[in-house]
Amino acid sequence: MNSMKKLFPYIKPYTIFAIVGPLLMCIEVAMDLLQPSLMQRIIDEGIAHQDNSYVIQLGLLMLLSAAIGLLGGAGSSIYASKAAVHFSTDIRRDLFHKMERFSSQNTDTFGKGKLITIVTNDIAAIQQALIMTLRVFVRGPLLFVGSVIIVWVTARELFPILLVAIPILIIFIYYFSKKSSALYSNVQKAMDKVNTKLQETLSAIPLIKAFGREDYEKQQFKQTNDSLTNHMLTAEQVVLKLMPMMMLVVNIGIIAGLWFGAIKVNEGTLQVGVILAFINYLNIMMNGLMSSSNVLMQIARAFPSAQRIHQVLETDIEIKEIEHPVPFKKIIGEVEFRDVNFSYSKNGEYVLKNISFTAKQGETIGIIGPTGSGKSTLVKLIPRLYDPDKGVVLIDGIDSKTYALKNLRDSIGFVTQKATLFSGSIQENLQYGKENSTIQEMEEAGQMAVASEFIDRLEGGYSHSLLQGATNLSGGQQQRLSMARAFIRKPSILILDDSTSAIDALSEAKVQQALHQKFPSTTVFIISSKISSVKEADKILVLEDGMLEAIGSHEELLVRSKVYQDIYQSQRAREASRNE
Ligand SMILES: Nc1ncnc2c1ncn2[C@@H]1O[C@H](COP(=O)(O)OP(=O)(O)OP(=O)(O)O)[C@@H](O)[C@H]1O
Repeated sequence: MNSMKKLFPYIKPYTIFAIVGPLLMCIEVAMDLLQPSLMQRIIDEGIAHQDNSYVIQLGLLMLLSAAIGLLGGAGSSIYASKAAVHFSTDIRRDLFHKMERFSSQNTDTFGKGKLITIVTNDIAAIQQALIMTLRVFVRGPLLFVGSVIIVWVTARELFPILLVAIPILIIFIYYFSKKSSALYSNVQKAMDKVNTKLQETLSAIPLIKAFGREDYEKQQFKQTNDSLTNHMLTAEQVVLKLMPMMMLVVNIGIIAGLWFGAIKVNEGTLQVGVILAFINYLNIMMNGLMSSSNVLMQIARAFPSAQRIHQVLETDIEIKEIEHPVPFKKIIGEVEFRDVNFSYSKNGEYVLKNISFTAKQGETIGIIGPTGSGKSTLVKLIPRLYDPDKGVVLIDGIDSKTYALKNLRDSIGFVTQKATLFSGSIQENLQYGKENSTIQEMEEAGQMAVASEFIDRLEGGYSHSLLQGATNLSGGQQQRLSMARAFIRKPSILILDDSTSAIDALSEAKVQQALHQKFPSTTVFIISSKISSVKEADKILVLEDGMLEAIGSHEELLVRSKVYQDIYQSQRAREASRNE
């Protein structure tokens, strides 16, 4: 309930729709309730006294009330859906904004599949619950209460039947609503799993084919899908059982009404029309209760959804901006790590241990070390994708946390290990690095990244469209383009995380030369597994098991660092065998 309440502010801008919708519904309900009374009068007064003009008059009144009810119902649907659709659109927008600010750790905690289910299914569930609440939740109780009052006033002799039927109906509804809430929560969890599996499979189709694992994946998907089917069936069946059970109670009520009614008619204390009206009102009442119970169930179903949505909206973003950052300043690019320790799991298992080094403005820092030694993690601390658990990262002599995140990140160009490009034109992808960059700037960056040669050959050049995941480019082309996207920012700090792994040695040398010439004052971090990529760096950090094993120039490390010597020897041996 609490999570549902927390979402209430989202309805505020649409209060008018949320008020007009139910008000119009009241008109429809009033007209619905009028009908059996009119019918009773037609039978007991018009037909019984053979007064044709009275019958026609009331018949026309019935038609008119039906038409007014129709208008009320249609208007109510329009306003209720407007309120609910805008309400969910705003929540979806805020969810997206929040997720966009998530740290990698935040995303890992939820899982991408669950996040997708939240933005799609869960939002749909609360939207549906709101529409139903605004329409049916007014209609149901009003029809119910209206019928009870009218039966009390017009057919009091039959009222005891309601006293027995109503509590039974209410117990059924309470029990089923409660049960369905728990069952739909299981449906959502199963849906998360389907989405996660789907996402994983879609991004790995070439791999699945290459390994011939289609059948295995089919089997895996079947398991996940079957589990969803089972949970859905269980939940739906529980809900569907309610209707016949309620019908049974109402039918028994009708039989009782006919039985007692017939006795009273024989005694001359009741008119036939009253029995008919009673049966009608009993049906209306059941419809009222039934639709209220549907809404209750929809709301019950929306509870877990609201909770999950609320959970995302309330998630504490791991990387926080300090309240009073230093005034916006141009960062020149001096980077210092002082006794930095970092752990992903936060259980004391450090991935980086006591890392200390300084990179002066304009220096090139190579980072090398065995796989999993912490190279990528180290550079991710510079733009504050993660914060150290102990120690401090200083940029231009001050703690990186004291900068406004935008100030800090705008000064950094980051080329990630896995080139990530967006669907859209090459131009749009480059402008992702620098908004409104000119074609000349794009060409310059393209040349630096040795990307222009392939871009110029593409149809449309910089306007050439990339498919999702840039699958219409080769791995090397993707890497060049993501480098150009970082270069176009003319950053003070440039991070190249193994970004030349799919690029030939000659092109890599060209990139490094261009960096020297065009970005002499940029501090460059180059992570690579190849000695040749870091050899020329001013300083090379050698990482081993999260620790800084050694630091120095290529020549110094060949003498001082055991790890560096091993890497060097193994690469030389490989080269020699290749040349044989
Ligand atoms: N998001 C994450 N959550 C938990 N652990 C992680 C995460 N990313 C990396 N790790 C762990 O941190 C350690 C260091 O990983 P990192 O990616 O920094 O190594 P690396 O030296 O860059 O490796 P490689 O050369 O293979 O890219 C590894 O043991 C890895 O399993």
